[in-house]
Amino acid sequence: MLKGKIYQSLAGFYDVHAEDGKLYRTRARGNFRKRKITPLVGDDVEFQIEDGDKGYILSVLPRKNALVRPPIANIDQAIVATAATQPEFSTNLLDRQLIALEMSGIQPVIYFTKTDLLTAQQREKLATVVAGYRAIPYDVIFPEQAFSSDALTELRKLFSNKENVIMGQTGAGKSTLLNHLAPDLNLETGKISTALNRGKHTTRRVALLNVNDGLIADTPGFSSYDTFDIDFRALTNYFPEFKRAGVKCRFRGCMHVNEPDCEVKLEVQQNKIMKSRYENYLQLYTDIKNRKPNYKK
Ligand SMILES: Nc1nc2c(ncn2[C@@H]2O[C@H](COP(=O)(O)OP(=O)(O)OP(=O)(O)O)[C@@H](O)[C@H]2O)c(=O)[nH]1
Ligand SMILES: [Zn+2]
Repeated sequence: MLKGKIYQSLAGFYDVHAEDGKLYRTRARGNFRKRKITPLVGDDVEFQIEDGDKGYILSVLPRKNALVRPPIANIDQAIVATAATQPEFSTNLLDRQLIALEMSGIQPVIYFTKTDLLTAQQREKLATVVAGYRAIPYDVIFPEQAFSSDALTELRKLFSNKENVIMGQTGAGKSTLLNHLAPDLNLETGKISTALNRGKHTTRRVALLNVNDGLIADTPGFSSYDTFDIDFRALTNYFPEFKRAGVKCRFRGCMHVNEPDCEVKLEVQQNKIMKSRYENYLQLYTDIKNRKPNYKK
């Protein structure tokens, strides 16, 4: 039996980088399947060699965290590729991704793509939004010119010694961003990068790549969302700036909705907390609170 990490998943096969330095193509066969655990890219697994470089997975080792969209496990940091335009920038979409990451304990980095398509006026408007996210604080890369060497250097620095994932809406520019980092990828990924096969503008598989002493996963884009499987009272915990301000609310357990002397509401009025973040919070809070219970569970 060998241990290894799943680097790529496609059509029921899992490519595992094993401790012995070799790459194995495996299938899932262990009894974990009965427990409805699906192996994910990023999973550490135990597997049995069956025939040369083929094998089957016996067990999935405990996960640090896992995301549904994109499907990946044991990630430290997520680069949220966010189109500055085309498609239209939406704080709602971005905030939903940030909440999902906070829920999984994954560090977000916001990377704005397509900044070359902005007019000076649009750029100025977006710069205010960027400042708002930096104040939360989140790392935000907002390139002067799309894929400027400064922006790429900043991003590469953030990669190192971590397991990263590039996520974002379909067409946000995830693959394009990775292609700009490709000189490194070609040098360091070897057969894994040659095994990567992208459709035109559409990434089909999830795969981990070696970049600057770190790992990065390219993932398919999404165009819809899962609902958050949480109690509405927990939502505030996934807004770092609400958590910070919330200690000053009059009531412990303040939901920042109708309560008097709420520091979060005060800071929204004072423009210390972004209005859009608060509005997105209220919308999600109401959605989750009014959601019908899921009886299937
Ligand atoms: N002008 C401009 N176009 C860009 C930029 N980034 C991406 N694009 C274009 O946007 C389109 C979508 O880019 P992709 O990199 O395929 O997007 P993706 O996020 O990987 O998409 P999926 O694989 O479907 O999830 C392509 O036509 C790119 O050439 C950018 O910074 N500037
Ligand atoms: Zn409050």
